[in-house]
Formats: sequence, structure tokens, C-alpha cells
Amino acid sequence: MSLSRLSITSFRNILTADLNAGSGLNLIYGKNGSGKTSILEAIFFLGMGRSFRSHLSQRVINTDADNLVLFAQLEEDDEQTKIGLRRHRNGDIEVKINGEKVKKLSVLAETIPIQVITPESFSLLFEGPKARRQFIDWGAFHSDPQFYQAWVNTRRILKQRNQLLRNQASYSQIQFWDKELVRYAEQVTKIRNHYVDSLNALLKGIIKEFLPLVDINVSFTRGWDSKTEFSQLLENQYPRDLSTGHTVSGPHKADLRLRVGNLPAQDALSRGQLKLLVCALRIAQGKLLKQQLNKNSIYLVDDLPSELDAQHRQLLLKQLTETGAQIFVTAIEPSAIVDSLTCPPDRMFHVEHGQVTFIE
Ligand SMILES: Nc1ncnc2c1ncn2[C@@H]1O[C@H](COP(=O)(O)OP(=O)(O)OP(=O)(O)O)[C@@H](O)[C@H]1O
Repeated sequence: MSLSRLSITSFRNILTADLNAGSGLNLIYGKNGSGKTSILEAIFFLGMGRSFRSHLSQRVINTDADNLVLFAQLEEDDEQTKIGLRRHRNGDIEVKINGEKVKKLSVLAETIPIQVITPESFSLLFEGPKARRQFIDWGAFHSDPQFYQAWVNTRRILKQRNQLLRNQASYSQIQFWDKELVRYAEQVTKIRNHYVDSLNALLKGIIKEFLPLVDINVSFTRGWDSKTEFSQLLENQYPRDLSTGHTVSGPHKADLRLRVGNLPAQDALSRGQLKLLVCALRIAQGKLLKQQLNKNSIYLVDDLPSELDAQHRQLLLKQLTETGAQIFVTAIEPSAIVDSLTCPPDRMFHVEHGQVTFIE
């Protein structure tokens, strides 16, 4: 899977741009504020219907426009897929795949599996468990078709349960929902657990190359005490849930634990090492998807050179290119990437004041 054509209209400072991308490494370079990240953000927006930089999607629409328009042509084997997206300032979003209107944005994510590595990717480790859970769920979503609906159902029931708790409902009223909650929560947990197990096998090899001297351990925690059945836990914790007004433990608290010896990874590793660990996690995800579904991810790597020395830059680019996936990399100076590659980039684009130029 690769994106052969990308057309951007009224996205941040890009008024119009047309890129014919290569199926390998695409280098996007330009000065600060020129619009490099905006190109990656536009690709991400096409895959997710939202930005990776801002929760407020209207912020990505160019200040002088009412809506933004994105179009992409994807190639997989001999098949072509055309995706069009229009996002209005009032929040309306229209998506078409091969001319057909699409209602659920999850169809976009299924069509374009996207991996993002940005200088902010550390948040995967530093922020609360939400970002790490999203990391697991990206893989669970792609690797098991049952996951999405099971997770949607879990969240829906949790919401209803929490509403009842806030209304001081009796345990017998809550119990009705708990039966269904347990069923979906167990399904979600099983898929997540299985996914992290499969990922670990690949991850070990990648981490060994990136951080050979560090003993990193990655494990899955399901969101409640490992010795107690979920149904029992819900019953035991009812008084506490009632007093807090929400379900304290459950699959919505699942996490990925990253440890170096006895310490959390963020306390034991330098910033550069943390960046490499995040990259290793993302590369492992891409490789696993390729193994499981023979589907390539698209990697968006913003400001790749930052925080990395020349040796690790080289190593990261080697690992990324070896995945066989299409890669979009940004840098201020092209030499920061070109000098770390064993062969020239597939395509190069220069960005200046939102204008994108293909460099022959
Ligand atoms: N909605 C918008 N409308 C118009 N311009 C915008 C909008 N949002 C952001 N910008 C501008 O678009 C520019 C593009 O920023 P972007 O982050 O893509 O640059 P960059 O090349 O990645 O820079 P850096 O190297 O500093 O990360 C910025 O100058 C920003 O002020």
C-alpha cells in the first residue's frame, strides 16, 4: 500500500499542493514554519479524519477558507483506491472512497494504516496510559476485525453504567449491564493481550539493534487486578464505583508497561533513547501488520534528525526502509537525511511558505 498522489487544498498554510509521491522514502524539507509538518498532518487527516497536532479540527483549515479538501490515490498490488475528504468549518465532514460516500471514519483508518513518529511521540511514554492504550488499540483494530465493534460496545456500556452510578442506581440495576460489559471487556482484553504478545516477539529484535545495552521489558496490563475475574471485580468494587460516580477499573484502564529493569522507561532512558524506543514500537507495529495481513503502513516521520546522533539516524532510517513501507520524512536540511541513507531518497520535495516543489 502506498500513496501515489496527494492533493491538498486550504490545509494550514498550504493553499494548494499536488504531490506525486514515490513508494519508498519521500523527503520533505524546508525552513521552520514552511509547511512540512502540515503535509504529514494532511496525510494523517485523510487516514483518521482528524489531526495529530490539534484536537480542534477546524484549526487545520486555512484561515481564509471555509473548508479544506484532501484527495489521495492509493496503490496496492494492481488495485487503485481514491479517497476524497472535505472538512467544513462548522464540523461537517464528507468522505468518499472510490466515489462512494462513507459514513464511518473507521473505514478510513482501515483503508490507510498510518504510523506517526513526531518529536512529541514521547508522549506515548510520558503521558497517562491513554496514548499507550491507543497504541495497543491501533494494532488490535488492524489485526482483528472483531476488535472495533467489541471496543465500541464496551465504551457504550461503560458510559451507561457510569450514568447509572451517578444516579445512585442499586446493584441489581447495574448488574444487568455488567453481564454485557463483562462479555465485551473480555473479548477486548483477549485481543489486546494477544496483540501485545505477537508484537513483543518482533519488538525484541528491533530494540536489540537500537538499544543493545538496555534491558527493556514491554508488558500488557488489562486494567484490573490480574487475579480477579472481571464480573467478580465489578461486584466487589460497586460501593467504591458508586461513591466515585464512575467505573474505577476495567478495560478502559488497560496499559502498556515499558520498563528498564525495575524502573519505568521514562526514568531510565535519555531523550534520544526514548525516541528510539518509540520508533522501535512503531516499526514493530508496521512489521506485524505486514506479517499478519500483508498490508504496509505509511510512516510519517516529522523532524527525524532531532535528538538523534548520526549513527542512530542511520540505524533508524535503515530499519524504516527495511519495512518496505512508504515513508514521508521531514527535515530542515536535506543533508541531515540524505547523508544517513545508503541510497538516495525516492522523491524529494521542497516547501517554502506553503508552496511545495518537486526536486528533480
Ligand atoms: N489554519 C491555518 N491557516 C493558515 N496558516 C496556518 C494555519 N495553521 C498554521 N498555519 C501556519 O502554517 C505554517 C506551517 O507550519 P508547519 O508546522 O507545517 O511548518 P514546518 O515546516 O513543519 O515547521 P517546523 O520546521 O518549525 O516544524 C506555520 O507558519 C503556521 O503559522
